[in-house]
Amino acid sequence: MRESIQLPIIDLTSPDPISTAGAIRQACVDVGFFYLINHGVDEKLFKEVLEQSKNFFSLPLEDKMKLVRRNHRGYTPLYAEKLDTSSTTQGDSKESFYIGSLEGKSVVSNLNQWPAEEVLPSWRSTMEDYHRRVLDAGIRLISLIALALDLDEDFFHKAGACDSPSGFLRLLHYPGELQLSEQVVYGASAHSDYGMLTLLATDGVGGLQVCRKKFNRPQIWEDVHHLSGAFIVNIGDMMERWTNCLFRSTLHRVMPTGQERYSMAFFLDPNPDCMVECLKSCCSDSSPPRIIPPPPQNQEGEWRGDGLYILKKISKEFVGAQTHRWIDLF
Ligand SMILES: O=C(O)CCC(=O)C(=O)O
Ligand SMILES: [Fe+2]
Repeated sequence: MRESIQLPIIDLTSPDPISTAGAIRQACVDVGFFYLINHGVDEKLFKEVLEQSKNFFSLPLEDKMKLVRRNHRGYTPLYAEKLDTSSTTQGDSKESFYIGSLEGKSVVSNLNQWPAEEVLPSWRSTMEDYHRRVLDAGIRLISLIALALDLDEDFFHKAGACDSPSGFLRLLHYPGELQLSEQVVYGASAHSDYGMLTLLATDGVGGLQVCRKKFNRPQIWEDVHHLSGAFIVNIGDMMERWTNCLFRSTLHRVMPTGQERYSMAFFLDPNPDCMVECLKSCCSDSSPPRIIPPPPQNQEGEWRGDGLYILKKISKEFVGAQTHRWIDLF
């Protein structure tokens, strides 16, 4: 039988922020994943989003293709994307719809990549409502993460991260039946998320797995169970770099189970102008910054004079695409 992982449960309304921060630290150092409960996004809204997501993915392909992804918003068809770019397998067996926020303003903006109101009534308002509420939960969580890093509670707020942050909501649909293929097919192939934090909600169908030791061979994959009403939160690459690899951005994937599956991933990133540098509480003489900036010709990265910290001005275009250009030293 496959191993499954017991993730810690973090209560966002805990009356004891210090011990909660300690539990978050432990979770982020050990595995980079935890459950988040009492996050303020109610069950009714969650069910509505799930229902509306099913409605969208049930539309004829030609209607969905009218909203095909532009500027990181909109629809991506089945097999069109492969999260593990090193793998030789075919594209991932999932379709998705991206809903973004607008730079410089805390509002949802999908650059007119919305299904028509007469086709899917109140679709847009449901998604906007969900987007705002998950963003709010994520921002509250960031204060606890600051405490977990031995920083002031408002550290990330003062650093400008929470002032008009970027929030990308990605609706995902994994079909139960797969195209016949000789190759292994993944729902979502192995990857780590690029940004600061991800808040994931699923319909309860399994398939999500994590690999804690990405360099070990064979890789060991452990199932992540659904916890009703909880978000599954994970650390992304940017936060891993910010914390000098203290917090882990863990490899994960979705395996097909033969059952249809829906999920909603919310990728939370700092304001695009926020400077991301190795946190002082995460480096010392004996533990210097482990990530070097992108090559000098890449205008988006820069050395700081003392050569100690890693600087990165996040692209306004798309935070994620940029962070992958960092060079890992580990
Ligand atoms: O659908 C899921 O459970 C995970 C999706 C995911 O990891 C992603 O989109 O980055
Ligand atoms: Fe992911």
